[in-house]
Amino acid sequence: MDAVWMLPLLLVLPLLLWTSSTFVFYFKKCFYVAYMMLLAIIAIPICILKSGGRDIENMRVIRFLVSHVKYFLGLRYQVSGWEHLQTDRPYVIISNHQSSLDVLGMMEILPDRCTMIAKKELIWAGTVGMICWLGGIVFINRQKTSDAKNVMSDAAKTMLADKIRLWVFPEGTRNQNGGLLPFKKGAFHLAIQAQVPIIPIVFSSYSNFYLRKEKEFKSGTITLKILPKIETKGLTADDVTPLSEQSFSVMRSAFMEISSQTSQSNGPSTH
Ligand SMILES: CCCCCC/C=C\CCCCCCCCCC(=O)SCCNC(=O)CCNC(=O)[C@H](O)C(C)(C)COP(=O)(O)OP(=O)(O)OC[C@H]1O[C@@H](n2cnc3c(N)ncnc32)[C@H](O)[C@@H]1OP(=O)(O)O
Ligand SMILES: CCCCCCCC/C=C\CCCCCCCC(=O)OC[C@@H](O)COP(=O)(O)O
Repeated sequence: MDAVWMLPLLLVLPLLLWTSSTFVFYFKKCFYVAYMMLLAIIAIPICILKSGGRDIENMRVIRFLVSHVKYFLGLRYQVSGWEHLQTDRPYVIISNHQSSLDVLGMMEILPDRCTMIAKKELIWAGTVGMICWLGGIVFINRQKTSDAKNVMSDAAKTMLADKIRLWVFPEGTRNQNGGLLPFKKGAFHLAIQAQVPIIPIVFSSYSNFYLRKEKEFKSGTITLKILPKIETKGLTADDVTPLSEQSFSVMRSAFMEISSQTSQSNGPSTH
């Protein structure tokens, strides 16, 4: 008798859970972390067999394996400004940083021989940490500024010789409060020390599909705008502040422009 009553409940419960936006939020987040960990397990032996260890060429394997994850999460990317990446030279990419989901957008447009600057804690993120190390990610200790500066100066010295491009988040941390946090200086010292251009890239706001506080994670389209390069040839350490201000200003305008467009094309946000 009891079992008969349980049957409709068992059928309705998954439906209720599926329609609950909080459930979808946690489900998608857990899926994302677990699936990236799994992809990393697949990527680790491929990278070791192909390159024998830590090598920036491993980023091709990572980019390929990550490129379909967006479909599972209902995310799409609209990219403009591809032409600004079409150069053989090394450069420093700077972009805004809203969430760990940024990795999906990065892998959508990642140029060849491009790796990232990341906080050193990431190396302890299980198989994901291991794949970051294999992909040549440069780890910095944000608590020890002098160490971080030394690591970035070393990177500036090898960028040209090894034809390496570096992706830096100049805000220095994740930020989802609308707009951009004030920029840290490391990315600009790096570009000036290496005498390579800066290419700013802006991700539109995630606030119309991903809200951490409200526990919402809907489908959405993200606009990625690749901006024209900013040259640093002939600049010195004295030019870091104006260079950082110029970059901040072009990125903030682009962020405002594409974030309002994206939220319009996705329909009115509920928040
Ligand atoms: C296949 C399956 C795969 C599965 C999953 C894996 C998928 C993909 C793998 C890839 C994933 C990678 C994702 C990577 C994302 C990681 C994101 C992050 O970790 S963001 C956080 C770390 N990044 C940063 O912090 C970078 C930005 N920060 C800086 O650049 C900072 O400036 C600093 C950390 C270097 C220093 O910090 P701080 O002291 O707080 O900052 P400032 O005020 O900017 O600097 C103090 C003074 O020092 C001067 N300065 C700074 N840098 C330099 C330098 N290089 N050389 C000389 N001087 C420097 C600066 O000018 C300041 O002095 P002042 O007199 O005030 O001007
Ligand atoms: C056994 C260890 C378990 C660890 C679990 C964590 C694993 C994460 C797994 C999958 C997510 C894939 C994306 C990984 C890249 C995330 C990079 C990132 O966004 O780091 C945050 C950092 O930029 C800023 O951090 P703070 O906001 O300053 O703090």
